[in-house]
Amino acid sequence: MKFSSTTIPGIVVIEPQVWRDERGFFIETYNEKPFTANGITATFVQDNLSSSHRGVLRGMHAQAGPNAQGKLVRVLRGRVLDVAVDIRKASKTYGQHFSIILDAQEAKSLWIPPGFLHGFVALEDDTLFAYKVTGFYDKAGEVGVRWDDPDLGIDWPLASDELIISEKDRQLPFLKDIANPF
Ligand SMILES: Cc1cn([C@H]2C[C@H](O)[C@@H](COP(=O)(O)OP(=O)(O)O[C@H]3O[C@@H](C)C(=O)[C@@H](O)[C@H]3O)O2)c(=O)[nH]c1=O
Repeated sequence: MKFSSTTIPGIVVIEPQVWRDERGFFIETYNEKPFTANGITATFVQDNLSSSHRGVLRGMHAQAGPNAQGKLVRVLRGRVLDVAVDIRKASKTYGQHFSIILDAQEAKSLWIPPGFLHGFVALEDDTLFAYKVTGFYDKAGEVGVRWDDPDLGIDWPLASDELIISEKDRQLPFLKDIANPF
């Protein structure tokens, strides 16, 4: 496993070692030892999976409070642009975001600690997005910000008329209007 830091302290890209043979391939998707050795001392309590058509945009979401979530995200099928926005009030990179293409071929994963908004847009049909989280689902701790908030300045790769967004996500507020718990 190769761990690479990014422009935003705390966000880490993880590339697996891929073992290929005549049957296909094998990778470790999570191993506590190298994660801990690379400063990610997370305890995961829930695994999630979503399936999305091309153009589905989910975000921008965080979970705060007693069940605050760090997320280890990956794509099992298809391709996404994945985005994490730093909303840690004391952070030097507050308001900045990191984005990366995640796909099933490269099999990279992204570690997003608590204190970040997270979202992605599916770039292919039947995209399977899998993630481990460090806190149980807790509706009361949900924090959300609009995907097109100009203060986030995210350059989404699809035109807005191609996007499929839940009614809940369409109603989200701007970052400047939320009571930021981080
Ligand atoms: C996130 C979640 C949702 N649900 C339920 C609630 C709801 O009825 C249904 C769909 O939920 P949502 O619309 O919130 O799903 P979705 O928009 O896919 O939410 C996810 O978006 C990405 C970007 C993230 O980062 C995740 O943490 C999560 O917030 O699933 C759970 O039962 N457990 C969970 O952990």
